[in-house]
Amino acid sequence: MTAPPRDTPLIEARKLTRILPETVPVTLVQDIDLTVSRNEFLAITGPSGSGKSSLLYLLGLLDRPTSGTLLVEGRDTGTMDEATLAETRLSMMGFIFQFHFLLPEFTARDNIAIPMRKLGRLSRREIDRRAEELLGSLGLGDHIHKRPDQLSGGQRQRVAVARALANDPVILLADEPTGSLDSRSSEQVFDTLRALVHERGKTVAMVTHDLDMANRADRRVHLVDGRIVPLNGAG
Ligand SMILES: Nc1ncnc2c1ncn2[C@@H]1O[C@H](COP(=O)(O)OP(=O)(O)OP(=O)(O)O)[C@@H](O)[C@H]1O
Repeated sequence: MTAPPRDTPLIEARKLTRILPETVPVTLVQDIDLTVSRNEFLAITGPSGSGKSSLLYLLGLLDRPTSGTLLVEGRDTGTMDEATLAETRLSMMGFIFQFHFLLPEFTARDNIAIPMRKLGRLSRREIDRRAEELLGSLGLGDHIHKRPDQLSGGQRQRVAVARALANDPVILLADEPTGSLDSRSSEQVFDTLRALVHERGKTVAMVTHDLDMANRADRRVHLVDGRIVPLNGAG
C-alpha cells in the first residue's frame, strides 16, 4: 500500500449518518462533518445519549454508516470489505474503553501480546520484547508479570493503553477512558494519552464527560442529539 500524501487528513467524515433500522428508526448520529488531523488530541463531548460512542465506533470502523462518507488516509471505507476493514482496524487503530477488558488470567505482558499475535507480523520473542518496552514506557516496567487483579485501577487502564498501542496504531480511539477511575488515576491516564500525542506523534480521539479534560485537549467537538453543534454555551 502506498503512503498517502502528507496533507491527507487521517480521518475525514462527510455527512456521516447512522440510523438503526428499528420499527421506529433510531438516529444515532446525523450529518457529521469532521476531520481528524494527524497528531491532534480531539475530545468528543455531549450529554448522555447524544451519540458520542456511536460516532467513535463509526470513526473506528466498528460500525458502518447508513449514509455519508468516511475516509481513512484518503481511502473510502465504504468500498472496503469486512476483511479489509478488520485489517485496517487492527493495524491503524487502537481502542480504549471505560472498562479495561484485560483477560484476568493473563499477565500484563501477555494481554498486550494478544493484538500483536492477531496481526501476525512479529515473532513470539519480538512480541514479548515489544510488550515489555511498551509497559516500561508507560511507567509499568515493574508490573510486566502481574495479572490485572494484582494492579490498581489506574495501572490496569494504563495496561489497556499499552495494549491499544501494541500494533503501533496511528490513532487511539478512547471511549470514556477515565470514566471508572478516581481523580488521581484519571489524571495519570489523561497525561499518558496527552504525552502520546505531543511526544510520540500519535493521534487521540477521546469521548469524555469531563469538561476540564476536554478543554485541555487540542480541540473539542460537542454533540447534541447526534449532531455536532457549535461550542458556544456548551460549557
Ligand atoms: N442498539 C441500540 N438500540 C436502540 N437505541 C440505541 C442503540 N444504541 C444506541 N442507542 C441510542 O442512541 C443514542 C446514542 O447512543 P450513544 O451510546 O452513542 O450515546 P452517548 O453520547 O455515547 O451516551 P453516553 O454518554 O450515555 O454513553 C442514545 O439515545 C441511545 O439510547
